[in-house]
Amino acid sequence: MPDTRKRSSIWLQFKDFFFVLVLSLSQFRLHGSTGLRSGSQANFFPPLEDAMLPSGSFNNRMALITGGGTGLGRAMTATLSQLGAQCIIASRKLDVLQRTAEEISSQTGNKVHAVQCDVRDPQAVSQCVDQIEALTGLPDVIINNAAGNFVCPSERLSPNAWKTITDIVLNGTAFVTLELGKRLIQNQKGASFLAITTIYAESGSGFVVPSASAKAGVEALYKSLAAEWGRYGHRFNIIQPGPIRTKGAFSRLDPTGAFEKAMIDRIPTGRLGTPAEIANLAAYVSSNYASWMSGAVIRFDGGEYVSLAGEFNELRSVTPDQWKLLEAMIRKTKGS
Ligand SMILES: CC/C=C\C/C=C\CC/C=C/C=C/C(=O)SCCNC(=O)CCNC(=O)[C@H](O)C(C)(C)COP(=O)(O)OP(=O)(O)OC[C@H]1O[C@@H](n2cnc3c(N)ncnc32)[C@H](O)[C@@H]1OP(=O)(O)O
Ligand SMILES: NC(=O)C1=CN([C@@H]2O[C@H](COP(=O)(O)OP(=O)(O)OC[C@H]3O[C@@H](n4cnc5c(N)ncnc54)[C@H](OP(=O)(O)O)[C@@H]3O)[C@@H](O)[C@H]2O)C=CC1
Repeated sequence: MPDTRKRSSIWLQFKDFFFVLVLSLSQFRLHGSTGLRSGSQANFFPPLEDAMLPSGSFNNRMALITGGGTGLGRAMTATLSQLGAQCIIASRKLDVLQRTAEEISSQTGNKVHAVQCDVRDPQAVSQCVDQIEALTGLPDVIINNAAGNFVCPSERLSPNAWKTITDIVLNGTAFVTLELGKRLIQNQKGASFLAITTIYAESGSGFVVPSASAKAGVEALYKSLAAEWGRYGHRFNIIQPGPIRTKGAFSRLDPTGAFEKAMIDRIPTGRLGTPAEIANLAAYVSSNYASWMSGAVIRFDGGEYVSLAGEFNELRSVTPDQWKLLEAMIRKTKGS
């Protein structure tokens, strides 16, 4: 390679490295290395971490949580297990599942089973349900939580990238739901189905287009089945979380941490959600206390969605003195 081209290629690599370094350092300075960053208004909205429902609420109940080995699925499993459920967690990485299952079982005293399953593969899903039937019988609670996602400009997406995300999120949820739904119907047993989507399933969002499309499909699936399968004793509900720090989500959606501050600044409650908070909500929706709830779409985002939606919400940054001036200007228009 000629010297000038070599030099410019080294400079380009250095520029990329420098970009990431500056983003990471600014993140470290703003948020500390691990801290949950909050605006001061977050003081009004402290998260509660303990289980909300009475203990024993899930005694003698079986719960399947897909993606239950990590992040939000793990938190939901811990809460259901603490409340008395026998849980089954299913995903691709058996070692991760087994570690989580042992940790939760040893804390709650209730058995957590780990079953390997790639939800993209309908045959694997069917075998997984065979295994579940043998271990615990058909579940009373099904939480479709497994997902795949990454930020990417749509013009950079390959067909396989599109297929991978939509297969995990939409087809995976459909395969699990249909396989269990059919077997439960055959056995005349009702169940609570819950899908975890997100707030942009409703609005759409650039840079996560396969995920947005698939999550919207999941919502259509669950609303449709809520109408069709009530007669078999099934309830279908949806939780749309806003941002909650997990390694899986944040490493793929904000790998440098550069966007977190802006995101928190636009959340009216001034902070991220916590895994324990969504676990309490999922437990309530899946419990018999919510037996009249079906077809519901519950937004759980600290107010982020409405904050993003209103065109005048940025006026929050106008100071009282500036308001005096603005008001005077507006009042002057009277009669014009
Ligand atoms: C400040 C903002 C921060 C946070 C915001 C928070 C909240 C807002 C709302 C959030 C919603 C969150 C929704 C979520 O779903 S988060 C869940 C995230 N968790 C996971 O994704 C876990 C599982 N993920 C994975 O296993 C992988 O990431 C993957 C890619 C989904 C699947 O792995 P698999 O091994 O099956 O696939 P690959 O063979 O690696 O890839 C398949 C295909 O995709 C292409 N690909 C992969 N990564 C990228 C990328 N980053 N950009 C572009 N393309 C990518 C890959 O190249 C393959 O395509 P081909 O090359 O074969 O064409
Ligand atoms: N954290 C957040 O801010 C938000 C999260 N959500 C949603 O919450 C849910 C949980 O996300 P979160 O906990 O943050 O992220 P994680 O990455 O921790 O969870 C995703 C889980 O899905 C599993 N999974 C991925 N692909 C497959 C597959 N093909 N078959 C079976 N399981 C699979 C993973 O396990 P494995 O790798 O072993 O397969 C993993 O346990 C997702 O539905 C996500 O869309 C929505 C809004 C915000």
